Amino acid sequence: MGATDALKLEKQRPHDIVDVSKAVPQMQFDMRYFSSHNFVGRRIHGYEQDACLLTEPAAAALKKVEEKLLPMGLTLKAYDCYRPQSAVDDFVHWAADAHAEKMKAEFYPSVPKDRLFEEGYIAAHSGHSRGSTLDITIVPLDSIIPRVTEKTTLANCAAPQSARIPDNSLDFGTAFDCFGLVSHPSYQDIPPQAKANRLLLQSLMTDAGFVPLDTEWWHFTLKNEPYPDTYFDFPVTHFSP
Ligand SMILES: C[C@@H](N)C(=O)N[C@H](C)C(=O)O
Ligand SMILES: [Zn+2]
Repeated sequence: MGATDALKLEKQRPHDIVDVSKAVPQMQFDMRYFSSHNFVGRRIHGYEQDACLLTEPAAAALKKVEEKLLPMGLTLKAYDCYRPQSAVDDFVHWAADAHAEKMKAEFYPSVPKDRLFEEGYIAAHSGHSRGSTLDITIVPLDSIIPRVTEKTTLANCAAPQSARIPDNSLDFGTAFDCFGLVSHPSYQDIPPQAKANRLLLQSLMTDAGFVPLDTEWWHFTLKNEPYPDTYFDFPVTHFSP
């Protein structure tokens, strides 16, 4: 049985998908699956451009979060937004190849690759494909996203912030997509400032109507998502309304 069997799969982009860069102007975008700086180590299928696409109600909820962050000199940064089912299938195929471990030292240093799905760090049917889920952090307003190339030396994502690959994110105790217990929002053995940052992100996001995930501090799904049963498979591209 394939990963997409028994799903309500829709290949057309629905009318209420928006480009979040237009809906939430001061937000930043560091679209990791369009780049090679991710746990696979190359661009993921289905990401044709560096766009962050979400349903209109999810983008409107983010705008509410943004309105609270801007007066604090902070803004949101997305790492992933809508994720096509073909990208999820790419993750599934990557996971089946035990030798493809190029990025282990950075992204899953303490979890065996064959446990990543079972332990809840990657989903074969992801909320991201329903268009109202995103991976997000908080960054200082007007800060610059550091350039990371394939030549950058890998560093453990759970190391203290100064020893990780540079990111303009506030410290949340780990880098993005750091698969392991330390990324669980409830994990206590992280610096006090990182704990405070997790609380800030989670309270702003839940107040705006998002539901957190218990295995990843960066992952949130809009509670009243408009497509709770539909998994989309149109490519990620910028588009004009
Ligand atoms: C892969 C990671 N960024 C993520 O989003 N994980 C959840 C569990 C998902 O794949 O839906
Ligand atoms: Zn996610």
